[in-house]
Amino acid sequence: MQASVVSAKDLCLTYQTNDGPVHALSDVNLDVRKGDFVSFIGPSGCGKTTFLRVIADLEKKTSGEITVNGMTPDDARKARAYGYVFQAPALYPWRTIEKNIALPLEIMSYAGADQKKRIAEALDLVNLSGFEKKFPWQLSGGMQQRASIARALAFDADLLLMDEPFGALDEIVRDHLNEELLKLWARTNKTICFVTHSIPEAVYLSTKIVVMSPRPGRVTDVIDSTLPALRPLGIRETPEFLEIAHRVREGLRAGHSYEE
Ligand SMILES: Nc1ncnc2c1ncn2[C@@H]1O[C@H](COP(=O)(O)OP(=O)(O)OP(=O)(O)O)[C@@H](O)[C@H]1O
Repeated sequence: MQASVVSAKDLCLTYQTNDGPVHALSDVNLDVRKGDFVSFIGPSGCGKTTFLRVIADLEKKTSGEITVNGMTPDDARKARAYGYVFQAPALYPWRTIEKNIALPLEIMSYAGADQKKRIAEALDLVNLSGFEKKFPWQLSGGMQQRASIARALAFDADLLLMDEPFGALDEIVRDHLNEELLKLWARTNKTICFVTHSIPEAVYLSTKIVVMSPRPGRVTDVIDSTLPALRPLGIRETPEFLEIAHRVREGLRAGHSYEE
């Protein structure tokens, strides 16, 4: 049995707002194991981003338990346990691609030569070698998102938190990046927590799919994928794929209330 990377037990988070409490996470129980690719899927407001932010120590739980690599989120953050990829690439326009990737390494005081080596390796992993001197605005949206993935990979954390990284891209680019991400995951053996709104994306990428539902934000189904590790895009036409997609859709439908 692989070690637990993220473990949540009866995890709750309530935001206090002027309109009263918002129950963003309610009794979430989940175990993410080393090497898992876990997707979080559910309608807007079901707490997907909040869950990633609790793992990253950007939000504090209200009650329950959460550990990251066996530590509190606070200790895990200090130990640089994760890389975070945001919805938008969030690159600094006045810095070149290599300088953007260098930023967390500068903050962590890596030596110059080590920075260079890590930047080259990260760019190679996302197939962007040769673009180090370009500015973000000289790259396409897909390439910018790959650069932001390289930035999250550069300090070699075992855990990658990705919040809808491909949501703003067209379908062809997204398909390509999905394939690339799977290859990268297989090569690096990282653990990935990935937020998405897309059923095909969740089923194609994941070893485990977490279906969530809003008001209060909760987990309604956890599906262990039966698909093989090697997944050409054509796998999306197979009966096994469609069966898992059907279960996700049913889970989403069950959690959705049309009265609200
Ligand atoms: N800082 C905050 N203060 C108050 N309420 C918040 C805050 N952040 C999120 N919420 C509320 O908590 C709930 C969960 O939000 P969250 O962003 O985690 O959902 P999500 O599933 O990621 O949604 P989306 O798919 O739209 O990104 C929502 O009702 C949201 O309005």
